[in-house]
Amino acid sequence: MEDKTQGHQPKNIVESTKSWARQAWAHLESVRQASPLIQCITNFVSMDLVANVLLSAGASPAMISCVEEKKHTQGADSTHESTDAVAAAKSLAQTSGSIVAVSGAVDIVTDGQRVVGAQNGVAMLQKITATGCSVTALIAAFVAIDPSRPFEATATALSVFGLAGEIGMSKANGPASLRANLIDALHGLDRTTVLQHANVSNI
Ligand SMILES: Nc1ncnc2c1ncn2[C@@H]1O[C@H](COP(=O)(O)OP(=O)(O)OP(=O)(O)O)[C@@H](O)[C@H]1O
Ligand SMILES: Cc1ncsc1CCO
Repeated sequence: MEDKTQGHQPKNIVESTKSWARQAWAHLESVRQASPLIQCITNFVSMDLVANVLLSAGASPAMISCVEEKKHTQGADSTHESTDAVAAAKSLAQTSGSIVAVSGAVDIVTDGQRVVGAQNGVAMLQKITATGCSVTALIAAFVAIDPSRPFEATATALSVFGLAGEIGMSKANGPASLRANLIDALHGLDRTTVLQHANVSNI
C-alpha cells in the first residue's frame, strides 16, 4: 500500500487526496453506524460475496435472485484500460443524468463534469468472481448514507473496497485466500489505514 501522506506531489494534490480519504472514512463510519438496508437483485454466482461484502462493511444485505437474468445476460470482460473509457463515461453521465463508474486498475467515476480515479485495488480481484457486483453493492450502501452526494459516495466506496483488497492481498496466497482476507479487511478497516492509504485523485 502506498502512503499518500509521503512523497513529492504538489501540495494541492496531496490536500485533495487527504480530503478524499477523510470522506472515505466518514462514509465507512456512517455505513457502520446506520447499517443501511441494501436490496440486491442478483444471481446465485454473485449472491454470497455481495452479501458478505455488505455485511463486513457494516450494511444490511437483502438478497433476491434474478431468475429472468438468463434472457438478458450481456456482461463481458474488457481488455481495455478503464482510463480508455473516460470520454464515453462522461458522455453517458451527461445524457443519463447519472453517476458513471468504470472499474479496472483505476476505477473511473464521473458525474459528466468532474472525473476522479480511485487508484486502490489489486489485479488479483479479477480472479474472484463477483468483485465488481460486490463493489457495486458497496456503492449503493455508501450512497444510501450520503444520498445528496452520489459522486463522492461512489468514489469513496470504490477506494475503500480496493484498499480492503490491498490489505487482503498482503495476507493472501491466491484468489481463494484473497476472498476471505478481503472480507476480513473490510470488517477491520480502521481510521488510520483509510486516512493514509485511500487514494482518490482528479483525472
Ligand atoms: N488491475 C487491477 N488493479 C487493481 N484493482 C483492480 C484491477 N482490476 C480490477 N480491480 C478492482 O477489482 C474490482 C472489480 O473490478 P472488475 O473490473 O474486475 O469488475 P467486474 O469485471 O465487473 O467483476 P465481476 O464481473 O466479477 O463482478 C474493482 O474494485 C477494481 O478496482
Ligand atoms: C461468472 C458470473 N456469471 C454470472 S454473474 C457472474 C459473476 C461475475 O459478474
